[in-house]
Amino acid sequence: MRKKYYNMVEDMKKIRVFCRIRPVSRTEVAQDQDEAIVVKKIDDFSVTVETSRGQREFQFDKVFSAAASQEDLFHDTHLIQSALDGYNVCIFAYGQTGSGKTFTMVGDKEQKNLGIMPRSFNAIFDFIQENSSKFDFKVSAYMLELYNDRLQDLFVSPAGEAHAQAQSHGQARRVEIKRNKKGVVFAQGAETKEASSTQELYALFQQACANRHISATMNLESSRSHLIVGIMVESRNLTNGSVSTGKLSLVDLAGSERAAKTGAKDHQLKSLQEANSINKSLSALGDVISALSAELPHVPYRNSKLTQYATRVKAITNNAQRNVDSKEIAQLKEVIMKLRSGQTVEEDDD
Ligand SMILES: Nc1ncnc2c1ncn2[C@@H]1O[C@H](COP(=O)(O)OP(=O)(O)OP(=O)(O)O)[C@@H](O)[C@H]1O
Repeated sequence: MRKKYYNMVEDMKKIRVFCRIRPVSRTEVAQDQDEAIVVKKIDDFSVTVETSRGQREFQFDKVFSAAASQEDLFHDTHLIQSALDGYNVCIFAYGQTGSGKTFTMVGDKEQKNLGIMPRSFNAIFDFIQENSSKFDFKVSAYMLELYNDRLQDLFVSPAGEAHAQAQSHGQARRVEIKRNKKGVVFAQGAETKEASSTQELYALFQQACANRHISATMNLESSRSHLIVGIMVESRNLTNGSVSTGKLSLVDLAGSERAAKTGAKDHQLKSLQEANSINKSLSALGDVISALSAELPHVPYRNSKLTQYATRVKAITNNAQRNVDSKEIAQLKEVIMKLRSGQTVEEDDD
């Protein structure tokens, strides 16, 4: 495909949805393997799901079977390149509790199967190393969690937060979603830290994870908040001095589940509040995705903090599209049509 069209084609597609089927767990196998498997991969683009109303088929941009490795998944998302080219990219995992979101985005506890986040940190610095003779790079990050409809800066530990509150007479430090004059949404009050290697970025990430909320009930591994990792990569061309900034947002959403399932009496109220807040924001996210997919004129971003965050991605996408003239759009549409119908598009390194 023409290289210069790659990002634009991806940009016009706006949203790509992948489905990953998690392997059955030992407990599920012990119950009844045939009954346990409710999702079946039909081909690379479709699955069938056993529902109470019979079997239903769903289509995706790509389907990964239970045998797919973390490497397969990371390789096929190949959006890191776009972020490094100055685009805004967001990758998030959505699904029920226990469906494998954290495994996919972060990895396993033993760090033997690294997920998309640590693999992205690696890929960013590998790219920087390969291109250091042509560009000067600056990498910075913020890490937030959205818990009970409140944005929390994960670079600030709960102890640090308590200290700051004491200093400011009980006033909690606030991270707010704001929009600047250009319509770009940003997280005001969130600390941004620089990293100059994969190790430094990973250390920041581990520090952030240690400050996260976990389940008030259910299993202790369950995420009860949405984790938002924003990585900005600024590159300055050493030949002509031009500067571009790309951003990679990586999000591990909290699991959706029925509040009634979340048990343990002592924590019942907290648990209900968590579940309601999670389900409310996920439902708002679902509405935004439906509106974007149907290309509706109004996208309800403002209904939750989670979706307000997404307006940044959308605002940049609009700007990028405005910069493409109508002739190029016609050419791009032609490229997309060809790709969709399985035709190859000529190579050109412009
Ligand atoms: N593709 C996979 N291969 C092997 N094990 C997996 C895979 N996906 C998930 N698991 C395992 O299944 C369990 C649940 O996965 P995980 O914690 O990622 O779910 P989750 O969707 O993030 O849940 P929650 O919303 O409650 O945080 C974990 O023990 C995880 O290691």
